[in-house]
Amino acid sequence: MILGGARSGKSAEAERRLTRLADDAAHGSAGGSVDSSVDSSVDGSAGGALYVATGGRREGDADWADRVRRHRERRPASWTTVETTDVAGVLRGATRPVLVDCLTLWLTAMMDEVGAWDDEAWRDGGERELAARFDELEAAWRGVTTPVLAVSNEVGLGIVPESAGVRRFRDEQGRLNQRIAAASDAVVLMVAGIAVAVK
Ligand SMILES: Nc1nc2c(ncn2[C@@H]2O[C@H](COP(=O)(O)OP(=O)(O)OP(=O)(O)O)[C@@H](O)[C@H]2O)c(=O)[nH]1
Repeated sequence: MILGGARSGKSAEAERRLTRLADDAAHGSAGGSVDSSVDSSVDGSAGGALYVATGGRREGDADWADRVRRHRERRPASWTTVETTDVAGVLRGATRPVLVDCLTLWLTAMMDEVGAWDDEAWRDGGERELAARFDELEAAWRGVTTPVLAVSNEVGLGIVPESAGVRRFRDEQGRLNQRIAAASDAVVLMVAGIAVAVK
């Protein structure tokens, strides 16, 4: 798990690590089991890796399109990109090393889907539904047999947000980070482009 603030170098660090894992897997020395005879519909690139982008397309946002373009340009051609928020589904079907970029955008999408920004919708089942999605993600994370990396934001270090919905997002991000960190073999915190070992 790779944690950090905005532009701390999380994605680049994750990509470096994924490149090593994919190379190891291609040469048969990965930590996890990698069955090259299995070809899944979502990650069928032989010897490559799977990059899971959870942020969606954001039609009409030129700045976002530019960020995504720069990411795509720097990714090796052997990697397969999947744009989805069904991270648990991807992990359950994974047969190659995977990078999930990132859990913060995944959480944002889940909060949208369950109506977690709104106090009433939150009380009216949103909280329960979000907890179920966390359970599903954690189970898939713990059950995956290929090497997996996830990027997530350390969002709680600033001021207390004014609105209840954003405070909820901050708190849920903290909870999600704790759960995935507890379920991970290794955790690093990116500080100004430098990876600090946390676990
Ligand atoms: N939809 C989509 N999103 C992508 C793709 N490639 C990268 N992204 C997203 O771009 C986001 C990263 O944007 P950046 O602005 O570089 O990241 P940052 O978190 O501010 O900075 P760093 O800590 O340096 O990684 C990731 O969360 C990805 O989800 C892609 O092919 N499609």
